[in-house]
Amino acid sequence: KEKIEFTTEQQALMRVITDAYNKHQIPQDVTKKLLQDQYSTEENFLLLTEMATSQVQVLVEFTKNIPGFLSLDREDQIALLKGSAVEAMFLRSAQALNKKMPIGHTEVLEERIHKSGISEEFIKPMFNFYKSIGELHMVLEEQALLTTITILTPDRPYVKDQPAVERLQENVLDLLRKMCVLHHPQEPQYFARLLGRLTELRTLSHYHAEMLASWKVNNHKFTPLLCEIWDVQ
Ligand SMILES: O=C1N(Cc2ccc(-c3nnn[nH]3)cc2)c2ccc(Br)cc2C12CCN(S(=O)(=O)c1cccs1)CC2
Repeated sequence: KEKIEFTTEQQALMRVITDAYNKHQIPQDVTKKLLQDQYSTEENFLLLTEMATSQVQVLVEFTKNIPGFLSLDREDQIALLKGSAVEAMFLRSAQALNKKMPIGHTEVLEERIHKSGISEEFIKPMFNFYKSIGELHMVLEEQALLTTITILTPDRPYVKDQPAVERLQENVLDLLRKMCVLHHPQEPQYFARLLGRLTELRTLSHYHAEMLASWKVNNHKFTPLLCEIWDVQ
């Protein structure tokens, strides 16, 4: 049985990232609205838009707490945020929807997504991802680290100093690998399975880009923040 040792730096990194992940959550009033009475397709879409806007705000605040992020080149900070916004939002949303909720809440939320005008071709991979995240039973630290790894992806478009991002991401990958051995000692492949989800996230973000184009055509309105981060004109 491998003895897992964390360096002092790794313990500090784990604490900062987990605290930040816990601190920045979607306000209850926004999620509560999703649970209220029946809405039309348009109203559901608007609610999901409101949620997504909240998710982006939470993402920006969380990212600012990632050790080393604010020391990166400012334009690279923007490139990392824009490049990871959709993936981080889907990861965060899947993790949130997999949380234990009062009886019937999860079904109501799932129904809302089904009845929001999102086309079936996108709904299917989205729900597959959501269920595959649920099956992993990630502990909170793993969720926070995986979200951080998504944000610190060096090969996003327009990132100039990729080695600087790689160095930050490598520290978090090392930490996640150890956390996986610690929390899932019976599953030596668990760490690899987590990283496999990141590949699925990239596919989802390609679907999302296509959906944006079709939503634009159907004249769906987005908030200024979403237009900014999703490059919607
Ligand atoms: O809204 C979603 N939800 C519901 C949701 C999201 C967050 C929380 C939550 N609670 N606490 N913290 N977060 C709860 C439920 C959800 C759940 C799982 C996956 Br996979 C994905 C999603 C989306 C993400 C955004 N898209 S979107 O396509 O970008 C789009 C934008 C505008 C209109 S449609 C829709 C699906």
